[in-house]
Amino acid sequence: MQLTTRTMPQKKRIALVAHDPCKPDLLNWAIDNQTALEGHTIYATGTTGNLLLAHTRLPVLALMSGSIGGDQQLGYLIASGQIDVLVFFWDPLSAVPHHSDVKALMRLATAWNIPIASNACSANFLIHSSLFEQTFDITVPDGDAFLSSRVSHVTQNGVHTQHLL
Ligand SMILES: O=C(CO)COP(=O)(O)O
Repeated sequence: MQLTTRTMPQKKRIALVAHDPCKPDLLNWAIDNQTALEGHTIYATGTTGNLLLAHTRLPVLALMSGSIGGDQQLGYLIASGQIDVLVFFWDPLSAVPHHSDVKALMRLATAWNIPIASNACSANFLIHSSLFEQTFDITVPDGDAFLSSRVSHVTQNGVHTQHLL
């Protein structure tokens, strides 16, 4: 796949998400790191975001609840270069009915090469990294080149475009 570069801004757009058993951990982590988080823009899935609004001073942009679209809203924001960091405390010990959405969110965060933290320890390493407060270039898929190459590949491999008209 062809790649291009995206520059992460100094002021990061951070997505915070937690499954229900992990919400206390995420809330405690956000409270402990409120000062570090304050200079950045915080997005969250609905329940996580409203808990953060109630228990911290952070001006969180709360999306829909994760299981009814919030995970996918975050996936869209990641794929369109509008999220720089994903902090997702997912529960390794229980299944959720919206597993496919969780998987899609993790897949897009990986595909679009953004840093992901899945627990308090990795989140601490991430936000206390010297890279966190800088602008930073990341390699990302070149969406336009990817689309053009697919269109020409499919056309060359037997799609008779006149049948599509
Ligand atoms: O379900 C979630 C992540 O998969 C999180 O959603 P809520 O923050 O609405 O609980």
